[in-house]
Amino acid sequence: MKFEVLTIFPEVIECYLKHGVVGRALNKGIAEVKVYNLRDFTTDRHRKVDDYPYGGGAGMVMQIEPFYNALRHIKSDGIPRKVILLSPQGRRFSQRIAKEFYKEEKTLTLICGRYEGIDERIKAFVDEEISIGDYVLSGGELAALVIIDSVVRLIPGALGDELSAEEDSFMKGFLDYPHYTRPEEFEGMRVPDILLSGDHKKIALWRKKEALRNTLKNRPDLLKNLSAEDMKILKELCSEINK
Ligand SMILES: COc1ccccc1CNc1ccc(C(N)=O)cn1
Repeated sequence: MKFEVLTIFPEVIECYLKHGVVGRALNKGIAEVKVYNLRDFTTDRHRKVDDYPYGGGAGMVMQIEPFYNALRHIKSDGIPRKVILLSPQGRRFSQRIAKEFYKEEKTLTLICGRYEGIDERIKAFVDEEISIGDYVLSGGELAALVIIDSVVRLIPGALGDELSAEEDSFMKGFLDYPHYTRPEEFEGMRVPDILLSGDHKKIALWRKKEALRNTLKNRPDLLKNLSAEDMKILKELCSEINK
């Protein structure tokens, strides 16, 4: 899986790519990220990337030319890619979209805006506009890293233990179950006995029930098209809660 990032702060992207799952995946060569500094695609002495907005108003707008020059340079290899603009106006990103991007296997070219945004004419060169949530950030870089991280985790071999990709609860559409590790007791709080029992069937059932409990509490909107088995567990849960 290949990613390309267009940004005026390449170091913001590069420092994140040195660590953890993404860092290892890049070292293993199962993913590749190329970061382009927009200022390298300017033509003036001051390497300007923004200018005053037509129509007045506060703030600055990023100019189209550096983006256009960078995209023309990148696209000259003729490889198919999906050009994504990160912005608060975009389609809402989710695990489902991460899987969609992974399966499409196209290079993802991520455009990071700063200031008040980018000249609207950038849309002529963008395939998709994506938002990671309903909030305004100082730049698209964090959103680009969210997309890179969530998609890289889906590549076989990216996570040490293959199972944990599948096991990721969002992969199943629910919130996660509680996790515990040593010590067995901390400040009077004990690890649930079931997890010390070694009975893997019971543990799996407990985890599914706790995932449903968390989902019911915080994201009931995710509780749709449940399997008969999950529905049975949920009913059990509801009768417990309503005791
Ligand atoms: C005013 O900022 C912009 C305006 C337009 C484009 C890009 C930016 C850069 N900022 C971003 C980017 C993405 C998200 C998100 N929710 O995905 C939030 N902020």
